Amino acid sequence: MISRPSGPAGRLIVALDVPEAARAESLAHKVAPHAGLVKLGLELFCAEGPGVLGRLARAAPVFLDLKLHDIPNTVAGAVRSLAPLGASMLTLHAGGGPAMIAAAREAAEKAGRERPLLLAVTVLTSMDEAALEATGVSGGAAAQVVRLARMAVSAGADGLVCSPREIRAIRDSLGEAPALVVPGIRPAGAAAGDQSRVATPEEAVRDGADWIVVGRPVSGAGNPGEAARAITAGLPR
Ligand SMILES: O=C(O)c1cc(=O)[nH]c(=O)n1[C@@H]1O[C@H](COP(=O)(O)O)[C@@H](O)[C@H]1O
Repeated sequence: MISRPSGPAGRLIVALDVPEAARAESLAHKVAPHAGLVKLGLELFCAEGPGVLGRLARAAPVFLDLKLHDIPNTVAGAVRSLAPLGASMLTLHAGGGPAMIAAAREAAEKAGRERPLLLAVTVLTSMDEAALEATGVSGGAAAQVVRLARMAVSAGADGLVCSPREIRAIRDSLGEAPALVVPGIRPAGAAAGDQSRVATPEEAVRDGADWIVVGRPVSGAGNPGEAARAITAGLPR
C-alpha cells in the first residue's frame, strides 16, 4: 500500500476534474513533479471509462475517487472489478455503514495484488450545517464526522476523507493511525465555489492532514504546474 508522506513532497493530490482523457493526461504530466498522486473522479471516469486509469498512472500514482455507496455485496463486487486497475487509493462513503466497509476491505484483501488504501468519506466538504440538518443530521458537522470516522476505522477503513475543519477532532479521537486525506482546500484568496468547510493548505497540514486534495485552484490556473509547485513549497515540514 502507498505509504504516508513524511514531509511536504508528495502531500499534494491534484483532482483531474475534466471530461477528457487527453486533457487529464496533459494536466497530470504538468503537476506530477509537484504532487504525490493525481485523482480520477466521477466526471472523468464516467466520460472515459476504466482504461483512463492506466494512462494517468504513467504520470503519477492514481487516487480513484468513486465514492462507492451501496449494499455490501454490490460494493464488494465493485472493489473486485476495480482491483486490477491498480489504483493507490479508493473511496467509499462511510454512510454505507460497517458491513459495507468490512465487505469492501475483505474484497480488496482477496483481490490478490497490492491493494489500494481504502478511504471512507465522512461528511462531504460541500455540506454546511443547514444541508446536514436537511439530511436529518443535527449536532454539527464535527460530531457527525467523528462518529462516522470511528465506525469506519473499526470496520476496516485504512483512512478517512474529511474537511480541514475536523482534522483535529479526528486526531483527538482516533490518534495518528488513520490516514487523513483532506479536500476543501483553498490557497489564500482562491474562490470557495461549492465548498463550505474549507481552509488553506498550510492550515490543513499543520492540523494533521497526511494528504491534501486540490482541484480547481490548480486545474483552472494559467500554469497548473506552477500552481502545484507553489502549494507544495508553502507546506510546513
Ligand atoms: O472524496 C473526495 O475527494 C472529496 C470529498 C469531499 O468531501 N469533498 C471533495 O471536494 N472531494 C473531492 O475533492 C475535489 C475538490 O476539488 P476542488 O473543490 O476543485 O478543489 C473534488 O474532486 C471532489 O470530488
